[in-house]
Amino acid sequence: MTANDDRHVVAVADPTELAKAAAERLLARIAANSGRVAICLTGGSSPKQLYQLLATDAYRSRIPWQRVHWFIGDERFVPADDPLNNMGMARATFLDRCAPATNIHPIPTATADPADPDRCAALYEQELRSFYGADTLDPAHPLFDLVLMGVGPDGHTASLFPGDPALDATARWVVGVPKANVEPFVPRVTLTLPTLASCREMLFEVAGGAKRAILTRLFAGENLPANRARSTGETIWLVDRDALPEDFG
Ligand SMILES: O=C(O)[C@H](O)[C@@H](O)[C@H](O)[C@H](O)COP(=O)(O)O
Repeated sequence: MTANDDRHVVAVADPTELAKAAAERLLARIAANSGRVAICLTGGSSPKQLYQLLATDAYRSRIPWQRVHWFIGDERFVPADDPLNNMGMARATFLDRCAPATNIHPIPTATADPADPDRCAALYEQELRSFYGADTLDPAHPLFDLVLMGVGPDGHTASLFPGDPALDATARWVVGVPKANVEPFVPRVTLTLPTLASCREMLFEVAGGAKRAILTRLFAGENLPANRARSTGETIWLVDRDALPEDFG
């Protein structure tokens, strides 16, 4: 890492250790806030093991479920029970068994019009604003305690894709993504960079040899969406041995 790089990379052995490290960080963020906690989850395969861990007795018993609220960083216009539904995956893996239903805040893509993703985005933006209690994000009072993130092979994160205008949205908290250069593509909704940044900690989870090439580009400083996602607090990259670039150090 260069000296002016404010992200912190934590290397772990494998996906099992990565999930444990992420779970401990999540618990620490909850413990650091004695009031209402807000956590923004992510989709993709990377967080699945963490979500499974949170549902086990050992972790479940350590979470004060009544005061933790769960949001999602991006969503696809697919039915709630589709495996590609990000909040659907989190619900099936742990939330529906552990969290009060009123503490789960899905982006309502399953019931919205895919031809108008911005309309659905505006609904979620309104939900976030009323949860936060203000229309302007104050760096002294982050929206989220923790934001989980993944990275795609093209350097996208959440549903912020290279070259997409959503990357430059500053006034909006949430935007529609009507198309992007990924196959197969379904319309999506994503939180914008300033909204994701409004957190005490942003935690990327990256595992597996297939991620090494994109991590090499990202850690070299290439201008890609995942490099533009930075927390106003801490930005941590949890990376397993197989994903870690060879010359990292
Ligand atoms: O809905 C999604 O798919 C995501 O929010 C997306 O940004 C994901 O985090 C990356 O594509 C990494 O996906 P994997 O974890 O499956 O590699």
